[in-house]
Amino acid sequence: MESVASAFGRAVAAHREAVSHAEAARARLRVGAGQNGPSVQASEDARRFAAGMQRMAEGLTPGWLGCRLEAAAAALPSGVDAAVGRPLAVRLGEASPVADGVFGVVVPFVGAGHLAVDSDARDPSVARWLRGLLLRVLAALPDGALRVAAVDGATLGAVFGPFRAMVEAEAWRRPAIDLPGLQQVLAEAEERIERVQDGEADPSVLLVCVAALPQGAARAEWSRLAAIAHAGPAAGVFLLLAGYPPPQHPGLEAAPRLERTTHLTAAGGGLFRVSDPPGPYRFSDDGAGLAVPMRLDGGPSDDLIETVCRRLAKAARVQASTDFTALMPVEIWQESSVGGLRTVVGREGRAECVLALDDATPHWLVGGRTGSGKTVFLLDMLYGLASRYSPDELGLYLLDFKEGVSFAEFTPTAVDPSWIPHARTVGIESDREYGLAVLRTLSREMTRRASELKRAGVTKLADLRAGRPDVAMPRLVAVIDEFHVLFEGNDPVARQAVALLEELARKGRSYGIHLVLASQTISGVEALFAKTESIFGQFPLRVALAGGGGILDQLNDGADNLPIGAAVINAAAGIPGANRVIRFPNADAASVTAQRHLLWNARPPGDAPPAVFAGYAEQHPDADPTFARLSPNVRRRRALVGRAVDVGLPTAGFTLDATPGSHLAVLGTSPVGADVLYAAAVSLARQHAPGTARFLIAPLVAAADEAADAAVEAITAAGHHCETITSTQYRTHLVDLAQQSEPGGGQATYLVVFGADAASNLLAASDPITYRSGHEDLRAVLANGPGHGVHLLGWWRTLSRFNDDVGPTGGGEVACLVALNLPSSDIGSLLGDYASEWQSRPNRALLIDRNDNRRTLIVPYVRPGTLDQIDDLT
Ligand SMILES: Nc1ncnc2c1ncn2[C@@H]1O[C@H](COP(=O)(O)OP(=O)(O)OP(=O)(O)O)[C@@H](O)[C@H]1O
Repeated sequence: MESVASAFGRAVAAHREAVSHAEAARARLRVGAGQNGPSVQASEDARRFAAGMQRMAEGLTPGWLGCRLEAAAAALPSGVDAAVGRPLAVRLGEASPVADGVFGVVVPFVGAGHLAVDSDARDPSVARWLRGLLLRVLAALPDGALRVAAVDGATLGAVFGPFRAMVEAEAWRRPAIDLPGLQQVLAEAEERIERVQDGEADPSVLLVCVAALPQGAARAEWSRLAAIAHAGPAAGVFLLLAGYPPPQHPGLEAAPRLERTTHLTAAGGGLFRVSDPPGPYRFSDDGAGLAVPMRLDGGPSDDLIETVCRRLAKAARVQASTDFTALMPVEIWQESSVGGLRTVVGREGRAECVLALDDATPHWLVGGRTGSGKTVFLLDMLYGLASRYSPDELGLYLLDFKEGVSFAEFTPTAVDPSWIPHARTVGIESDREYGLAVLRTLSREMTRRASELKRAGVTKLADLRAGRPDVAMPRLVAVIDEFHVLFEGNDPVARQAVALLEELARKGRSYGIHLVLASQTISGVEALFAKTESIFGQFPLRVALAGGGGILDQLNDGADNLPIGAAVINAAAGIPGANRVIRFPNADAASVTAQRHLLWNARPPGDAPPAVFAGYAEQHPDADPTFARLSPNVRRRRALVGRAVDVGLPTAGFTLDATPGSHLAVLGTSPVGADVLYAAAVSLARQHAPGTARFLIAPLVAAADEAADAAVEAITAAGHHCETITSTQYRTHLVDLAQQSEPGGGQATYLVVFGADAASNLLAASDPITYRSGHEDLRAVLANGPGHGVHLLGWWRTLSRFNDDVGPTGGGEVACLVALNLPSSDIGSLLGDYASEWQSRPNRALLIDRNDNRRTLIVPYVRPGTLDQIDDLT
């Protein structure tokens, strides 16, 4: 098939021939003035040539490119009259060299060059014509191939009103109506040109369509247009400008003439002169352009435009929609992370949007109000990464502070045993302390990597990995959802979190450690911007979802009015003009599960599931492997009380040996106290050979009856002597134990008092014969007991009763404390630190070990179901 260019060449040649014939005819007319013959002959020639030109014009402009823009045109197929990357010729209007002789004026446009008309769209005939031209090109190119960046500086976007379906389908951006809007459009065009110049392929066409330049557009914008006119065609960027060049004011500089552009210049009477078009074929030798002036085509009705746009918008929606599976690679684990991590997160128009965690964008900040699709975006990106890179190339640390189960997708559950093999730790509804523990783990890993690099004599991870393939050093990505929670309050946790994050953000990139911080609370993030600006300087890549504009520059309103499933990507720390709008797919449960199974089935042999911390979960002693493994074969016995809020949930407890103070007090009204005591007693029983320990169990309050009975049963089953005693017997045993001066026949004795506060008054009373109070005996047992193998394990519901019982030393004789729901003032007095901001909360306790000055946040052990029975744990 003949190319548009050579067909156009033939048309131009015909035009030139027509011009020379017309000139010859005019000359003959002048010579033979008054004679009829030559005049008739000349008109006849002109009509013939006009008819010939018309035939050629029609041949050049198939379908939408040259049709009459009437209602019947709606039946024409779209997307078949032109191809991307090849020049198209389009009909602009018609010229009439003689009466009755009319031909369509056709010039090369998209694919070859640009078009500019000097009247702007405030002239209704120009507005109609512009819409017609836009419709021709839109309907001629393949569906979805044309992106229009529209500017209407005179009528607030009204010129493009009939095209609104394209905007609604997000195939086109909303028209820019002012100078910043124009500048943003120019920036978008320039950015695209740069990207293509850098080698990125972009199969679409960007048409910058200006209906009228906005007020204030001047030299700077003209120069940018001139540069785009020069470099645009090679990058698929074209201009359709109305109101260019703007009228020149006396004494002021004129706007430059644009290269590769057909200029239409108003010639009065609704006619326009047509300059020589871009490309090798010129209408004239002297640069005068088309010999006859042209009348602009009238333009389509709004109805026709709306009909076509509705159809194309529907197709655009389908094209732009992408599903979760489309983000995944065809084959898993094929990429190397030596130079960085890259994954497809969605689509930008028809093109895939690939984001990287590498030297240029080492850390990301993600913002979006609740329900904006943040979790979905993170799942898209994490599954994309985990599918491209094997666990040898990538490790994940996932941390979520909010209520919800975003990251449960990575962990085994009761109904689905699979996990993502890359996940090392997963925190769900995490405590800030757990977050801190994860950051510490990463920081330690960073230090380890730094020494590895030093040892190997290299400074970059990539160099180390190239030289030592045996050293496992996958890139690590820590994703922290609702990260602002970490910084809440002005306490040591917040301070340490800021310091650790700052260090990781600053040095992480050199060691292959990347952070992705997400937040929904923009006010929280804004506060942080002020407080810890230095951190965010390290996060050049911003992903703003609906309502997430707070992570962009204050002047950047690109994330306003984003629908769910769309995001602004800004790789320049949020500055205006650097936005890209993408769509990301929903992470539907079936596809996510299928992908997880795919990865899980490919896991390396022996791969362990991630260390999961679920903040809401009960911790049962029997579900703790450390508890389950307890045996008499130990050097020092530990009373186990719960799991530390730390990576891997290490078991928390106290060593009970001959050290003074080796007694345990559980404090607080929460019935969890009884369960902690149960666990402590049973754990000790299992560390004694059967029959070598004596347990005296005193259930003094009703709330502890079940736990006490369960303890008796478990201890008896472990083969020990176990006696249930009353408060009076408790008093009597204290007398005996206080007098004991030697280990009871090698037997350890544990006095386990559930609700010790209930016996406080009894102990306060003095014996009528010896005058000794129970408190005196208790304190003697506390002071001397550990040396004889006697330990007290007690649950006091109030601190005041505990203090009454153990005496004025403030409980100095009891070194091991578990504080449950004590008021802050009580915690302050226990810690001797009233500035401490620790607040009691459900399902948490503070372990205080006065012997080794240790304080640990723990999830206290409970027996299954205990928490369900407690309405108010605080
Ligand atoms: N790309 C998308 N296409 C269609 N629906 C989506 C898309 N992204 C998210 N959704 C839907 O929007 C809802 C909210 O998504 P998501 O849970 O990710 O929001 P979120 O920002 O994490 O909210 P929250 O912070 O409250 O958990 C979900 O029902 C989800 O299925």
